[in-house]
Amino acid sequence: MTTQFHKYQGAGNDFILIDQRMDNLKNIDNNLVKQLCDRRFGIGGDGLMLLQSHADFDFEMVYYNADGNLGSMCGNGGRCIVAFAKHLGIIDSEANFLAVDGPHYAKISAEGNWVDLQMINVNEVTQDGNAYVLNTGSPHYVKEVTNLKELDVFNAGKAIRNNETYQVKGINVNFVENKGDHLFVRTFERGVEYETFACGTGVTAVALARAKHLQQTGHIETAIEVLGGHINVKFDYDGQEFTNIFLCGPAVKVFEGTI
Ligand SMILES: N[C@H](CCC[C@H](N)C(=O)O)C(=O)O
Repeated sequence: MTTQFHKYQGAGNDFILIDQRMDNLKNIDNNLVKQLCDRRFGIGGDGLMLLQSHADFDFEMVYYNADGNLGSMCGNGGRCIVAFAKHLGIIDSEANFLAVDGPHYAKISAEGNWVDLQMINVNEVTQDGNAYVLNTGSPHYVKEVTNLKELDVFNAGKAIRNNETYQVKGINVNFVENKGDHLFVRTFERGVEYETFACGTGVTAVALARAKHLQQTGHIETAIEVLGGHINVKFDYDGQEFTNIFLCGPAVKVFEGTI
C-alpha cells in the first residue's frame, strides 16, 4: 500500500506533510519519521506533520521533529499545514486548527502561498545572563550577537542547547543581529539538532524579546531575515503580555510523491 506525501517549505524550513484524515500512513513510529526526514536515506525534512480530522476544528496538526520525536509547536510548520489544508480544499481564506500548544487562527492569501499565523500569547520572558528565554509554543533562547554571518551557529548553538541548564529538556537557540531596518536571525533547532534555514517560533521569540529589551509597547511589527527568506512578526505589547501575535511569511509546496 502506498501513501501520498507532500513536501512544503516556509522560508527554507522544510516539512513532509501527510493527509492523515483516513489514517493513510500506517505504523507511524519514531524510526519511520526519522527515516523519512533523513536527507540521504529518506525524503528529507526538518520535520514531518500529520493533518488529522478534529470534530471542533478545521483540522489538527501533529508535528514530529526530524529526530522522530513529537515536537512542541512549529510556527513555520503551522503556516505550511494551513497552505496544505487550502490545497486539499479543507479551508478557503481562514483556518482554525488545533496544535500541541492549543488552538490557532490563520489567514491565507488567495494564491495559497502566504500565511499569517496567530501564535499563543506570551507573558513570561526570563533572562539567562544577557540572553532572553521564553516559550512561544516551543522553548527559545535568544542572544544578540555581532557579525552573525560568520558565527559558527552549529557549535555555539549546540553548546548552549546541551549545557547544564537546558540539556534535559533541550532548547532552541537563536542568535540575532540588528541590521537597522530589520533583524537577521539564525537558529540551532532542538529535535533537528542542527541549524535550520528558519524557525517560526524562534523569530517570534526574537521579536518579543527585543520589544521587552527596548521596553517598546503598543503595536509592533518586526521584519526578520533568516537564511531561507523573510518573515514578519506582528504583535501588541502592554508591558506585561504579548497578544495578537502573528507570524507572517511564505508557505510553498515543493513537490509531492508516494512512499
Ligand atoms: N521549526 C519550528 C520549531 C520546531 C520546534 C522544535 N524544534 C522543538 O523545539 O520541538 C518552528 O518553525 O517554529
